[in-house]
Amino acid sequence: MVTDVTATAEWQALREHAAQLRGAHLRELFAADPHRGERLAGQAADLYVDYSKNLVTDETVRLLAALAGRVRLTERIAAMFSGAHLNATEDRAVLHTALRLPRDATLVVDGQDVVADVHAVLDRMASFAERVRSGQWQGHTGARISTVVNIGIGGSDLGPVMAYEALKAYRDAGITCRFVSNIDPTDIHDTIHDLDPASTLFVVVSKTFSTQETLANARQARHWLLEGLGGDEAAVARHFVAVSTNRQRVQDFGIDPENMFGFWDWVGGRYSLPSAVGLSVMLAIGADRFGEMLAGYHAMDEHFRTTPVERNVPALLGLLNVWYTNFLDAPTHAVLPYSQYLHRFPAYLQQLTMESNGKSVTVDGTPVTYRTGEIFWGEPGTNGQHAFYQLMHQGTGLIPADFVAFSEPHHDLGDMHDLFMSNFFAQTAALAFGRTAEEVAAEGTAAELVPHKVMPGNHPSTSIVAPRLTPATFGQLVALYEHIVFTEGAIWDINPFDQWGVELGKVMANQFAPLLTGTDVDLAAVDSSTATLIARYRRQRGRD
Ligand SMILES: O=P(O)(O)OC[C@H]1O[C@H](O)[C@H](O)[C@@H](O)[C@@H]1O
Repeated sequence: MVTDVTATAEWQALREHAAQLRGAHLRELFAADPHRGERLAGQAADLYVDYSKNLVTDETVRLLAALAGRVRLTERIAAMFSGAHLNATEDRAVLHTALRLPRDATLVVDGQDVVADVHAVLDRMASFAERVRSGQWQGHTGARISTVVNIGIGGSDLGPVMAYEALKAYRDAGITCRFVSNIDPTDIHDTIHDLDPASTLFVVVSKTFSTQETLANARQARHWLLEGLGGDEAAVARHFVAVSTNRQRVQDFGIDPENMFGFWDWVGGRYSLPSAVGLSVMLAIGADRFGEMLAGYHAMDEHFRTTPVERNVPALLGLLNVWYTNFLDAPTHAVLPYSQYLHRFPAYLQQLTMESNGKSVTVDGTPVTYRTGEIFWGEPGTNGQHAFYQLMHQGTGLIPADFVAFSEPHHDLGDMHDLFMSNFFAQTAALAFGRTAEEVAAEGTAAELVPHKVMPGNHPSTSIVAPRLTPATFGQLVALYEHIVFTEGAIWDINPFDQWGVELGKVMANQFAPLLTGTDVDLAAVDSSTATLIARYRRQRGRD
């Protein structure tokens, strides 16, 4: 293993190559190579990925692939799929890919038949979902369940809500899902106040079952349910199920372990959507569609596991992200789904990418000497075009962007989808090629306005296009990004599977809570800024 990737000849070669490429413009790169747009593209399962509008040449790709070879990316991929304990700081395997293995696959890890375990839970989920969807599972008063409220946060919320929204067109049993995550009491209040407890099912999702937000929301939900149904504790069993790795804590909370769906410590929270964490999605779309989603994930997993780096789409996109982060100093990365159904995808990706790769020490604890992680952000097109694209087109920063779209609409209303897609094609072309001063002037633009209307171009983007947003292509898309994140983490030699950085804030919130509510509190031990803020808060709450 190399200790510092920046000390390798491969890294050095990329640095020199970046210096050579700095003056190049996408306009020239395309003009010099009529087949660039066909050649710098790849197919992974049903996703067509055009990376030709990136600031790269064939040489860049070759050098990036060499860097991947140097850090033994292929071997690392194999290690992940085989169940090696890549999450070293928690001594855990990293096996979210096992969640979507077909029933007839074999994988034994640490003496345990992982495939059998996964499918046993999937079968229980399917049978439960079928009972709820058919109305066989009844609430305490005998009413049919019509609303599912998913209570979770982080990976126990962002995946399910994003997938539910993405696959809304596949809802087929009249079940509506709502999602509560924030400990801000307005969230649970506004989410449930107009619901009928008799027909509401709560799915409490927490890997650890110790997350403050989720337990506080679940307690409120329980209180609301019992109040609404006359106080009979027996109602809880008909209206609460849990998804967790921690059976004991679920039981301690008062949920019958019979109503618990498990998963395993080798599934990271932000990778957990295809586990029982996706139960609310399965309740909405059914087990068959959920299975198609898992098959989609698996198709991308197989592509990632078996394709040489030069044609391996997630690996290439991960390497491109490293190229922009470390060699071209791009500060952020936009993700722009041209699909209203994917409106929560950027939020989901923020956890996936930033919680995974926001690390500043290598796997063995050595401080890194290079930038890691990327700041991911975005909004669906075309909305973003009328908001922040200005900065992408004419601002001073370099912002690589992923454009995601689907050829077939779910609702083909007049010419709207063609108009929508023409925006998708127009934006990547405008970003890449822009408009020169000569072109602007030739349109009769007043001389003093010309500099304002020049579009510099040379703004890179990747186009990711699937035939249609289905459970299968959706699964492929999510897995694509999981593996992009893995590739980046491998190059940076960091552990994308722990998240120690979120712990301190949690500990301190618990320490501060009594200072907000107690009497005669002593703020002397607290820093002067926080002490002043807390004192003001206490006064405004009438506590002092
Ligand atoms: O599923 P839970 O155990 O409740 O955790 C929910 C979330 O909170 C934690 O603080 C982590 O940062 C996330 O990775 C996790 O997804």
